Amino acid sequence: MRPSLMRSASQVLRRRRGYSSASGQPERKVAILGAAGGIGQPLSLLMKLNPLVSSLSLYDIAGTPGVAADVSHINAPAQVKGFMGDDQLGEALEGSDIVIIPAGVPRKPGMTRDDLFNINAGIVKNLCTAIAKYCPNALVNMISNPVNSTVPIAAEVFKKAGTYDEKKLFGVTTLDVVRAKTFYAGKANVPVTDVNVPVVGGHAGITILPLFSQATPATNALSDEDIKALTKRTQDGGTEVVEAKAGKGSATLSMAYAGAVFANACLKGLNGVPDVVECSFVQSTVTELPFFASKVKLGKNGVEEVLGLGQLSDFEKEGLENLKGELKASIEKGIKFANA
Ligand SMILES: NC(=O)c1ccc[n+]([C@@H]2O[C@H](COP(=O)([O-])OP(=O)(O)OC[C@H]3O[C@@H](n4cnc5c(N)ncnc54)[C@H](O)[C@@H]3O)[C@@H](O)[C@H]2O)c1
Ligand SMILES: O=C(O)C[C@H](O)C(=O)O
Repeated sequence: MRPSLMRSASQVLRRRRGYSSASGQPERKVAILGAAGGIGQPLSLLMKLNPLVSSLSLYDIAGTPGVAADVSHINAPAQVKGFMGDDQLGEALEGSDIVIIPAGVPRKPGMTRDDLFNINAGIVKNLCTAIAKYCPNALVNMISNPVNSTVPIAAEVFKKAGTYDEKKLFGVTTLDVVRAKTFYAGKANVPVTDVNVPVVGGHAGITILPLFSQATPATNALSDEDIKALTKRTQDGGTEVVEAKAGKGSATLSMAYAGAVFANACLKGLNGVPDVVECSFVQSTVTELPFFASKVKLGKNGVEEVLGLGQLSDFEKEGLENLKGELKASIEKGIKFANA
């Protein structure tokens, strides 16, 4: 066979198997729910730029035609489509490999994440009901707060629909890791791009537990007081941004970055790249709590392995015990809401 014919035959075969002819990567559809929001817009931009995405579906209750038209002009491979309103939610979701959810209201100064529960719990419940119907096999990356409750809500919705797979539901806690890395690098005076810090627990106040004793590159330049201050700053990172924005919302740009990092890790796992590890709030047996954030190995079906906590310092052991009450209550609140 002539080389050009051989090439086109293999291209047809790859396309039939769901492979993109141009890149040799599997075709991957990513849907963003809440795509016209403060996080949604920069996240849409970053996912359009991700070469692992072949189809990008942008859904919101308003504003998505403009966001989709804008992002679609970028000369990157992903095909972009905008969807608006309930009527178009099914089409937005159908065939998705990953659904990222930054839909819902953000905090204003003086509010806790739990103060968002009354509005966001209902939004998440409705969106997850649609996910169960239109793309039950998708990985779900939950960004909407309070994550400590919205993830259990999603799990209950999926259980009721008979589609729950604990390997496919993730609370996105990557922003805590991003912050811990940045703050540690600044204090330890090491290159920020070299830094790794696991952050475990949940995603609100003291439930956010950075494990600086496991940070790399290791340093002995930090005192116990430095570690305490770094821990507090990581736990209060969201509030720091909420106060600086003075009523105009919470972290959007750093969150879009963090969401894109986590979605990219999920895509790599789906595509069979080995040893992809990120922290995430998932169904867990690492502690006695049913959901817990820790390092997670990502694979072709989502969670391949939930990794343990490793060696903790006395300060971290104390932090772990202190967070359990609040995290348990937030998880139970979500479960109760979903079953009401
Ligand atoms: N997990 C994290 O680390 C993290 C970080 C930052 C923010 N957040 C949370 O993300 C959420 C969004 O924050 P934001 O700053 O983008 O808010 P935003 O108000 O700017 O945007 C939210 C978007 O959600 C849309 N929306 C509302 N109801 C919807 C529905 N039923 N279906 C689809 N879209 C809907 C709105 O139209 C809006 O465009 C908040 O709950 C915030 O607390 C989480
Ligand atoms: O702090 C918030 O309300 C938003 C988000 O959870 C964050 O950590 O920035």
